[in-house]
Amino acid sequence: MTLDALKRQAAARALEYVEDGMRLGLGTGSTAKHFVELLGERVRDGLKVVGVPTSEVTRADAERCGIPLTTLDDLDRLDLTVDGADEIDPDLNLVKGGGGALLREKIVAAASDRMIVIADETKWVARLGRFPLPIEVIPFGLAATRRAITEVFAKAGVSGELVIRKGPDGHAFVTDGGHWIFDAHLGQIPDASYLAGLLNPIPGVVEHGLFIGLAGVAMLAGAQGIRIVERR
Ligand SMILES: O=C[C@H](O)[C@H](O)[C@H](O)COP(=O)(O)O
Repeated sequence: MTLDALKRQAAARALEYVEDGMRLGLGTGSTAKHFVELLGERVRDGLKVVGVPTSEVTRADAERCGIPLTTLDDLDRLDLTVDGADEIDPDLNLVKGGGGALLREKIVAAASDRMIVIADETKWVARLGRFPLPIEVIPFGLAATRRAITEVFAKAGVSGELVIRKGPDGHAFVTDGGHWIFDAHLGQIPDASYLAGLLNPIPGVVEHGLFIGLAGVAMLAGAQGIRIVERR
């Protein structure tokens, strides 16, 4: 079975948790896109839900699929967010942002009563950090922000190259919020929670891709079927 087929299976399993009347956070990426498409089929069959997209790409996909959309300005809380991840560890801490949507994804996940992360098994890791950690930054004062990030890396016992992400045109990739992204090639992150806490207060850092304590359940699709992991 292809990775894409596994992603669709994980998305289909998450759909079983969706109930009529729910307010849903709609994730971003190739796995979350399957969820949006499958949800769209249910909506066309009469399911009543409303969604908050985590990116402009997902907004366009959801509109195309006929899913009614709203914003966090019009809703206090969401019942459930379903999103993909770049890495998932046994505590269900995540690395996200490979697609550049980490800021809106984290805002939406934090506003949700529950987050289900959907993925193929290749995203499961014993320890986060193999996937380069996305750090969304303000372009102003970039060198100062880079120095501050490097300092907290040393404090957290990690190191690695910080590379400004480029778009297909060769220029800096610009997020939906108008920011840039450093991809931090760390290899491994011994204490992701500690590193997240050190990155948060850096003035030029808008957000980072460490999602600590946000996911409650992971649905991991592999050759043997779907493994469901609940946060300990
Ligand atoms: O910014 C992108 C998101 O965090 C994605 O959820 C993440 O990169 C996983 O994407 P995919 O399902 O395409 O592997």
